[in-house]
Amino acid sequence: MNVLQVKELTKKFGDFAAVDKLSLTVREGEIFGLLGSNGAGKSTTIHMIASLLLPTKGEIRILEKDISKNRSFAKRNLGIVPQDLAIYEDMSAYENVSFFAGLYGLRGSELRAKTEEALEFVGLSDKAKHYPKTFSGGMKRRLNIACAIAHKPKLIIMDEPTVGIDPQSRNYILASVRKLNEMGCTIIYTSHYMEEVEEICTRIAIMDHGKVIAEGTKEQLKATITDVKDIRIELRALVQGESRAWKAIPGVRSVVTEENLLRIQSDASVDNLNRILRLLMEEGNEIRAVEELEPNLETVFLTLTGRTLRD
Ligand SMILES: Nc1ncnc2c1ncn2[C@@H]1O[C@H](COP(=O)(O)OP(=O)(O)OP(=O)(O)O)[C@@H](O)[C@H]1O
Repeated sequence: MNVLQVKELTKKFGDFAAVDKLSLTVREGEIFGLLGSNGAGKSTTIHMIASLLLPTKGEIRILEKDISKNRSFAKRNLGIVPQDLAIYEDMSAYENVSFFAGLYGLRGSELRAKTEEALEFVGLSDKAKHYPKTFSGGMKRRLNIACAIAHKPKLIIMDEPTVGIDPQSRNYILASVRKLNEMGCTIIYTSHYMEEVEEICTRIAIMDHGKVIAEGTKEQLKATITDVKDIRIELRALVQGESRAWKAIPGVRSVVTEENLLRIQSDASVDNLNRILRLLMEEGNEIRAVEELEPNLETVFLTLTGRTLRD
């Protein structure tokens, strides 16, 4: 069964299309990754799925039902973990979860039981009476998750849930995503950290400028770039050379610089490493290390867009 279907979805702010004829299908049981750089349109897409923003055009179906005609059905079956924390500092952890679960329609003993279950799930049972202002960033993120899952939605959308938290909390959150999935939830996970998406997602859509530019399992996505090699060169310090000089080297498709690192995308069939290194030295660079990288999702993104995910 399709848990989510998005058809030709568009959102315009004035003349600017933040989401541009985007189509997606997420099937039951998937951990679906939505990967894209800042500003790609991930949050705008999620806000439309959550009925917080009205699409300019297009259709969204949750569990096969059009959300514009079945609002309460969509709300019951959807849990959103927003990028910006949606918790109240002046309510205890328990009161926060109970408040949000109440908004989804839970009442009485069911509300109490599911609030406790959600706090237990994110490992905050012993902090139920504590106020979020005493929590670390990671604990707040976990509370944010508890608020979104207490009503046991079929589809959970997490919008960059690991931004700005310590590695331990990050691992806890990733483990929770897997556990929720094992418990039968379908998950959409947005991120601009490709390592996370590679680690947990069963299928991935790469977004850029409001569109899906590639979609598939990580193996399928990587298989699309067998004709490209991705070279990483570490310099002592980058001496900015003449950009036209790169264009004269056969096979070079794009060059991205990040502080003292260069990432060069080149046709795999062209033997040009010597020319690349010679050019760098002629420009006065001191080369520290050269490495040909195994293709990963970052390579796929770089090949398709000529930019890194952090640009
Ligand atoms: N209310 C708005 N009015 C005008 N432009 C907007 C509005 N909301 C978003 N945008 C623009 O739409 C584009 C997509 O933004 P969006 O927040 O969806 O990206 P994102 O992929 O979620 O990025 P991030 O990872 O930074 O959240 C951006 O260029 C943003 O500036």
